[in-house]
Amino acid sequence: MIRNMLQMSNVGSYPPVFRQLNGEGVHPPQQMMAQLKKNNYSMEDTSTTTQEDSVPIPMVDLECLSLHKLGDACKNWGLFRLVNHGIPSTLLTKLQYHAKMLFGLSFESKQALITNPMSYFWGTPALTPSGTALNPAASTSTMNWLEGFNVPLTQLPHFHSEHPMLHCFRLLLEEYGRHLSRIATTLFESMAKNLDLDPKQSESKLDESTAFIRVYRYPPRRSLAGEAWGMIPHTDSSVLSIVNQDHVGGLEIFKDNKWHLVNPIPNTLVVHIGDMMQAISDDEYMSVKHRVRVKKQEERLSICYFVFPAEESVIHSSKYKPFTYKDFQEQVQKDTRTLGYKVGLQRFKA
Ligand SMILES: O=C(O)CCC(=O)C(=O)O
Ligand SMILES: [Fe+2]
Repeated sequence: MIRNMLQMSNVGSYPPVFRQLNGEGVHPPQQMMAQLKKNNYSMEDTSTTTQEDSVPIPMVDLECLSLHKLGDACKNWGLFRLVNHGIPSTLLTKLQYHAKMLFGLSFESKQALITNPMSYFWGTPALTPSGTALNPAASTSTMNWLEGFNVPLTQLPHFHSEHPMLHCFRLLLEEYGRHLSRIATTLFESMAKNLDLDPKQSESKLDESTAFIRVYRYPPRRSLAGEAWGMIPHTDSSVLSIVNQDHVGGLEIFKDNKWHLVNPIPNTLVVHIGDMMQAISDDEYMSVKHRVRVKKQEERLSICYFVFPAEESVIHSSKYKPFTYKDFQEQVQKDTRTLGYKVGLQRFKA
């Protein structure tokens, strides 16, 4: 109750378009459904997900890593929960707290404060490499109900702000980034071992300098009936994505023709296999389709880490034509601009 009241008074911090849509009784969900149907997402998106749909998602322990368990999760799920990851719970709590405070600033302050090399965006997670919204004119029908900060980790030391909250946030993100880099490297090396990849070849397939963090807030969507997507169904383009979600929940994965909730568990990260890892593994591992549902009453926060192959490193496999991450990213940007959605690995089928 108190939390909801606080969020009510927080309304000036949301991007104006969300305030209008929450208040005006416009019904984009129907329009969004039509758009999704056009994008071949119709079958899944007519379904609803309840708490009971939640399935026992595999758990991987980073302290005593079982290659067998890890391989199983990557093959059959494309996703797993990670425990004993070595990130102090105080760091996770502080990051969530600071992110919440920053998102709570007025919309105008966020626009003014979150600047190069970081960026502030809303309505879409599709950004250009420099971090600006790829399709800023996107209509309400394709809008993702989110706002976010994009943080390229290698450039973070160049971010200076007089604002004490931002200064502190930067330091926390740097510390968090070091942990995530360690975790992603350990996981990738074990996956490469599992897949029997040539160490010389696989070296450039995970390039820490490409990593970025997205800090998201999914505002509550109060006045609208029907489905509302914080993020529409998609697969990640990354090698690995690592999600740290708050207690609110809303992340869902598509498995066995059904959507399943990925319930939040404190101090546990969620690791996704991305498109690049699927191609590197010659389709042995699955890039899992997922989406984020928004709540009517509560906003949700998540802090997500993404890492990619070196831009020019060529991915060879029996399933796809040789391509680099650069080729892939350019194609995704082109498809998003022209079609309004990402086609993904299909474009590179051998
Ligand atoms: O917020 C989340 O939990 C997931 C975000 C996500 O899927 C993405 O950024 O690709
Ligand atoms: Fe994603």
